[in-house]
Amino acid sequence: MNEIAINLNPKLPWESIHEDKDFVRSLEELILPPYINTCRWFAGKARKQTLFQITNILEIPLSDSVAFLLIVKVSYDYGEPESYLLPVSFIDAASSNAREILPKGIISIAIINKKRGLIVDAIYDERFQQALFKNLAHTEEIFLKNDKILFSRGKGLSGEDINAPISSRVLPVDSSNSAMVFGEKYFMKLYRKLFEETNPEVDMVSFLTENSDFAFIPAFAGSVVWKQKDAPDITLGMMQRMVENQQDSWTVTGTYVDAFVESFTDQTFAIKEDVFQQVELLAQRTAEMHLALYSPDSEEGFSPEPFDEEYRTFLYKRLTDLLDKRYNMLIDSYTSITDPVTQKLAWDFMESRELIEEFAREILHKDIESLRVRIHGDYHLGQVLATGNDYIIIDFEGEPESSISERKIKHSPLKDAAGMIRSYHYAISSKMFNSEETKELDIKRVQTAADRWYRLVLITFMEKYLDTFGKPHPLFKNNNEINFLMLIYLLEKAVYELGYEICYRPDWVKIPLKGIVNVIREIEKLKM
Ligand SMILES: Nc1ncnc2c1ncn2[C@@H]1O[C@H](COP(=O)(O)OP(=O)(O)O)[C@@H](O)[C@H]1O
Ligand SMILES: O=P(O)(O)O[C@H]1O[C@H](CO)[C@@H](O[C@H]2O[C@H](CO)[C@@H](O)[C@H](O)[C@H]2O)[C@H](O)[C@H]1O
Repeated sequence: MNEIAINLNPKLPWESIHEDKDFVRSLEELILPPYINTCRWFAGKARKQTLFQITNILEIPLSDSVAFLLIVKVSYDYGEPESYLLPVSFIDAASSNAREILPKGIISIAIINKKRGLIVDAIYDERFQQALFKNLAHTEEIFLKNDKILFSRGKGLSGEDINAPISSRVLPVDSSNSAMVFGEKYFMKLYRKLFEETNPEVDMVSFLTENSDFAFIPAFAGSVVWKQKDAPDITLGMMQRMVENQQDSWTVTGTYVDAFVESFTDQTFAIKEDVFQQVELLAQRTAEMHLALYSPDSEEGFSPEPFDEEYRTFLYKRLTDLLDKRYNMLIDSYTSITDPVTQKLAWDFMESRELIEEFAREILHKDIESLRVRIHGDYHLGQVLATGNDYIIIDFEGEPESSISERKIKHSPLKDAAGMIRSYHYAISSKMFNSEETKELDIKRVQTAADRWYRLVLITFMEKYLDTFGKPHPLFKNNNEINFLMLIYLLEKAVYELGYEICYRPDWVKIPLKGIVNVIREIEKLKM
């Protein structure tokens, strides 16, 4: 926390503080750089930051004061600048509110207009939470000098909650955005890294809620959009129904795999019937989500499209760019790989470069009549909440590494299916290779058992997934196209993951490498 002597004009109350240039400069130069670097949602920590600039200050009235939405532009020594949303409010140190603010929400202690208090991240200030909910419930518009903030209510907000008092709190989950919970009934996400254009998550969730009867996402309850006069809209937040979940599916699958590992160490290959039922249920919900997104009569943003030249070129370029980057990363980190199994997999990948590139080129001219639609885009077990007897799909923001326009590109829904298949591969591999129980066992036997588990789950998922569409369906022309596209998307995902693991979890590098080698073996079979 910063304690600084802020040189303020004492005549200015907090409500007019944005007009005080010295104060704004103090924030930009002294207070925000160290504070923002402590925040989990700030993605620029690893790069050298050259400038913090408050580009906009948007005022939100509170019951007894105001909060300001600061738009903070961060520039780096390389790469594009990024804009972040930081809402701030001032709390009198003597008030009971001040004692409830978590240390990570305190930006600075300050004396403003002779009053000592805290400048806080306003998501921790109950007055701000309440203002957000009320504005949204009443579809308010806040008019600013040139712009406005538009609060829209979605179908998911019940009429009975519009005027009734509602409790509010910050959800204690640290991730790339921030979340607040209202009345234990609504989940509101405040986006931190801002993008010009409507956030794809709002597009997707509102489309599914308003235009389909797919019930396995939390219903859309509203959005907060900053509408600028001569610039694109920027989504600041979104509210959905709150899901009472026990765990996410990554955790649930982990418990199944634990039981499997235990049986394996007793020389038994045992998968409970329940596991297959759960995999089938998730496959069915995934297919139902894609059926809801297949909407031939809808507006352009959601109508199906063919595998045209533009998309083929995009897909080919993305895959080959990723391959180039990952080969370079692997060469740079090769000497640090000491595990012989990982080394062997890395060699297989390096030696197969030509084969992979030749296979990737097929994207450009192979006959593909299957269609493309909007998809989840970052689909893995961690994005599915388990409610006990069913699944709810969340986090439609798309792939973290992609730009917003890339995230809105339509793909074959098999890209999501491949994401989930990769996730099952991770689930079995991470336990089989990293658990105490299997440490002393013959690695080849462990690998064979992991492969068998994976293949059974893959077949179970894919059969149920495709069956749910009924045949024929315009999204999948024939088995030949399904098999080709699955291999392309599995390859793309595993190659992406290789970079993620080299950077974040070097011990897990062998998992995506094995995923890549599995695809290589399939390509070889096709050539035989
Ligand atoms: N509608 C919801 N109801 C209850 N919890 C939710 C809901 N949506 C997300 N969560 C919880 O919040 C966490 C972060 O949500 P997510 O959408 O993944 O946010 P981020 O964009 O920050 O990654 C999830 O892992 C989940 O635990
Ligand atoms: O959920 P995020 O959007 O932050 O995705 C990133 O982190 C994921 C890990 O949390 C990573 O997912 C990979 O590991 C998962 C297990 O931890 C596994 O289930 C996924 O299949 C695998 O891709 C994701 O790749 C990365 O973008």
